[in-house]
Amino acid sequence: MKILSAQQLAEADLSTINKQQISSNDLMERVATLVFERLHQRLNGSPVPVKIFCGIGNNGGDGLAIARHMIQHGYHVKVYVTNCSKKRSPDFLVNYDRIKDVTNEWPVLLSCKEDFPEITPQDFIIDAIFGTGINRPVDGWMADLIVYLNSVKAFKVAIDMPSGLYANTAHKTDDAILQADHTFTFQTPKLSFFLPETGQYTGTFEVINIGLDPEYLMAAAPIAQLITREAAQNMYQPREKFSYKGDYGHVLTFAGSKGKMGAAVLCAGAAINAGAGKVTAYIPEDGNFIMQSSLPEVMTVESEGEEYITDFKNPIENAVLCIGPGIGVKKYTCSAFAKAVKEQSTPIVIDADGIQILAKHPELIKDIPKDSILTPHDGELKKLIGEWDNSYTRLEKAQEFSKKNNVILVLKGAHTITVAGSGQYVNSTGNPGMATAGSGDVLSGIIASFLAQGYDPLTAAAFSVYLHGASGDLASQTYAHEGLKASIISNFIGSSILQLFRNPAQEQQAQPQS
Ligand SMILES: NC(=O)C1=CN([C@@H]2O[C@H](COP(=O)(O)OP(=O)(O)OC[C@H]3O[C@@H](n4cnc5c(N)ncnc54)[C@H](OP(=O)(O)O)[C@@H]3O)[C@@H](O)[C@H]2O)[C@@H](O)CC1
Ligand SMILES: [K+]
Repeated sequence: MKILSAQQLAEADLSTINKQQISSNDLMERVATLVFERLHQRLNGSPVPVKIFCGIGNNGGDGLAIARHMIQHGYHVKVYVTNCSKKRSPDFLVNYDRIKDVTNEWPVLLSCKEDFPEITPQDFIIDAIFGTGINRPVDGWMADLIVYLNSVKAFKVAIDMPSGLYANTAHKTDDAILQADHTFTFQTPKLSFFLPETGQYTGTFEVINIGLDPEYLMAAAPIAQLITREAAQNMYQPREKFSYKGDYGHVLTFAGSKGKMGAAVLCAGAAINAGAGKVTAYIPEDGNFIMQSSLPEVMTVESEGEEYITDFKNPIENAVLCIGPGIGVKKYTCSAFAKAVKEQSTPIVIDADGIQILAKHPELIKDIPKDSILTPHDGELKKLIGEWDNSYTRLEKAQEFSKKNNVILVLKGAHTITVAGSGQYVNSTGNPGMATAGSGDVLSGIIASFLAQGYDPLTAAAFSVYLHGASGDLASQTYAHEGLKASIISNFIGSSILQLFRNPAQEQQAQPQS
């Protein structure tokens, strides 16, 4: 699913009005009806006191139109308008006028702190103060209003965006932003919903298809893509009936050291679990027993070093190298790393200590095959691209690095973002339980596995990140976030592939019964 900028959404709005030959108010009415339907489904006519806070732009217009529908359906609605300027949008004014048709209670105008209404925890708040038209930090009494709304316990639903939040630009840390419990956002999610500084403000969110001009949407170059279940389904390559293990590639892991053989086991195990035809683990001599007794499916080749990998003699032609988990950064391991990377001519996966070595020896970067995939967490990323001020500069710097070095970066986080040149692919799966030791080793093994199975590098990266998160989500239904560990995530890879193609009824059956 495309993630568009605020500016693109405004253009899509205009294009829709022109092509569908409707007025902008017709579009607002469509939007308000769709939101109302969803609210009505959940509230089901409940006599909950609803307080709707409206700005004076089109977001406020949406709020007024939603208020009209709710009043018409018997809800107890009180409308407040933030009277901060005389510059009201035409569609705000139309809907400000139309509310007269359904109630004698004129909206209350708010102009200062003293005007703020009392709010009880039982109230249901709808935030329609600012949407995508916000263009500067909210200040003065309007900022106080947002802070006030954040301080009350009532449930808050944001219309299109939590007020005060920018769709795709950086904030200062003290900006006033509404903390919503749920957000109904229109047509596409906004990039800020997925970034660590701002992602929490939406609460849960759902995207409402408001029928914007499909031609515009099709042609628009997205600022990022959200990798949804549907996107992942399209990436999946089913297996041929008449195929054999040689058709599904060979992964060569270069991982592990004394005390960190677990990283190698997790990485190689995930490569097998994700479907690689064969996996060979290149390991320090002392790790052989651990690897062979942990993973009977995996072959091993020993380095000369007993505790660390100290040398590299390529044991397999045409394997996909997955290098770095648990190898340490000792001098002789760095030399073996340099040799291994240099000998590859097709894309490889570099993770963990492999990235640390690259950061320490940037001269090695030129030896990485084009379209290789690096999977840094933020600590490792900083060593590669330097510090950043905010998530947007982090992405810009990652794009520069990706373009300059012809590599794909998988920026691990709550919403892992795969960066390939100017392309940014935001993952939609995963949960905080996956912040656990070895989770990254599993991810690098999965990516190498799909590379070996013939997926192109960008698809292998984005698809693996999706499945890794989906495996964690499935596993957490049985183990809770706290009980998740890397080997469990790995064991759920197959289930996450099955779940990609389950229909909703089958999905319910697959849930653990309470
Ligand atoms: N996209 C779509 O397809 C559709 C979009 N729709 C809806 O339209 C919304 C976008 O509407 P919008 O453009 O009128 O902007 P909105 O968010 O209401 O705010 C603008 C007002 O706020 C003001 N203002 C800005 N910053 C401020 C600040 N810090 N502090 C104080 N004031 C500030 C600004 O004033 P100015 O900058 O001119 O002083 C202006 O008056 C969108 O989110 C969605 O809800 C649907 O109805 C139909 C389909
Ligand atoms: K809003």
